[in-house]
Amino acid sequence: MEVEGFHFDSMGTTEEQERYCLGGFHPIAIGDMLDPQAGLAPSERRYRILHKLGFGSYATVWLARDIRSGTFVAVKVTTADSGASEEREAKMLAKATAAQGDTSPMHILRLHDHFAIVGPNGLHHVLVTDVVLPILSVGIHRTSPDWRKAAARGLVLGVAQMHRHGVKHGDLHLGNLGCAMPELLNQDEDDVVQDLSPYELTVVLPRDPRVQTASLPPYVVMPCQLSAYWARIRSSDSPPDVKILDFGNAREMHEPAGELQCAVEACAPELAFARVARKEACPEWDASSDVWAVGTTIYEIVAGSSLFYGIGLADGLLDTMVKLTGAVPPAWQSYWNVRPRLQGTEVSSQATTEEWERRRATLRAGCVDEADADQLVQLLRRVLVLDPEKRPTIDEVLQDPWFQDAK
Ligand SMILES: Nc1ncnc2c1ncn2[C@@H]1O[C@H](COP(=O)(O)OP(=O)(O)OP(=O)(O)O)[C@@H](O)[C@H]1O
Repeated sequence: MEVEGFHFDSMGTTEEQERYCLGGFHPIAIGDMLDPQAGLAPSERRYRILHKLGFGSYATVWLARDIRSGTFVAVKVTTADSGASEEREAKMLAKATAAQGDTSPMHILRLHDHFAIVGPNGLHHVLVTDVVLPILSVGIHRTSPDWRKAAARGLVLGVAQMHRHGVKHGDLHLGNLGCAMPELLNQDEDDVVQDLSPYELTVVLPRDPRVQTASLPPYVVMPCQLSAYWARIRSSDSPPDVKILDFGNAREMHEPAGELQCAVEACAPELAFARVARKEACPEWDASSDVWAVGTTIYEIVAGSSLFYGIGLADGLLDTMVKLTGAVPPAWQSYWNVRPRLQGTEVSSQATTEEWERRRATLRAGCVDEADADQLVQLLRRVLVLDPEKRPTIDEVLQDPWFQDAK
């Protein structure tokens, strides 16, 4: 996946061994036990590591058994140098899912526990959440139009929930969506361990023995094939129960922005412009930037490919945004007039209509019928407007006719 900053998709790879150093990842081996309370003997600790779920730039994520409740959980162990931001992630997740009389099904990853552990590489925050199947491993191209619409609606419901609770996400894209795995609840631990893909371990054996310190794990683990396992245990083809994850960028509504690391394919125009034209590392953004990202992510769920596929932040993104909307915002005009433009960027309503006809043809395969595709294009054109103030709120998006027959 092409992403600005340091995101990447962890399926089929492992983290770099060099990241196990002071300030980096916490060394973990299969069978390790973690607990919020320091000083307990391993056998008394609460969370038992069973397999690897994935890794990102700031964390390794593990499948674990909560010995106390008997459930399976995801345990995200952050790098030691990501302290404040990962503490914020737990705080924002808790705030975004705060019940406050909200009885509707939650479309945000549930945080069960949050604590810190100290290891050879420093202090690490640990977030214990539900296990979900990353939507990227579902194989969207094999799903039905109904499934895609239900997934899109789950995303919108989740964003509406967090906005209602005063949280903006800042990094919504397909890679940060997962599907609940309720079937996992009833599985036996022995069966899970046996049925998940066999462990693929790479022994960590540096050439220089002096480097073989406690900072290093005994081996690095390839993430398990959760999708293949889920395909075996899932009970029906029921619509997906989508959960939004990764609240590492999230802020309270009134909080100023921090250093932003959003995915290029979901980066709102006001952010793209601030970063490309004004070279701002921390541009301001608000709930309407999330709404833009919802639009691009819905496009990707239904079309099966990104709206901005193959386009870089400083390399055609602004041109494509203008092409899709047919107007250069007044604030962009002086920059627009002097910058070299992508070949074929024509600003006219005719060019925009033709562009959306092309996009509609791509979306059609993921829609039930022609009318459904027409309605979706209308929704996307309403959401994907360059002026953030003219974008609908997430509650208005939820009321859009396209969602009215969602399963
Ligand atoms: N609750 C979960 N259940 C299953 N897998 C998960 C869960 N949380 C994370 N993962 C897996 O671990 C990977 C890394 O997690 P995450 O994206 O939260 O880490 P990060 O370091 O914050 O990432 P980034 O580099 O995007 O900032 C995800 O891409 C996903 O494959």
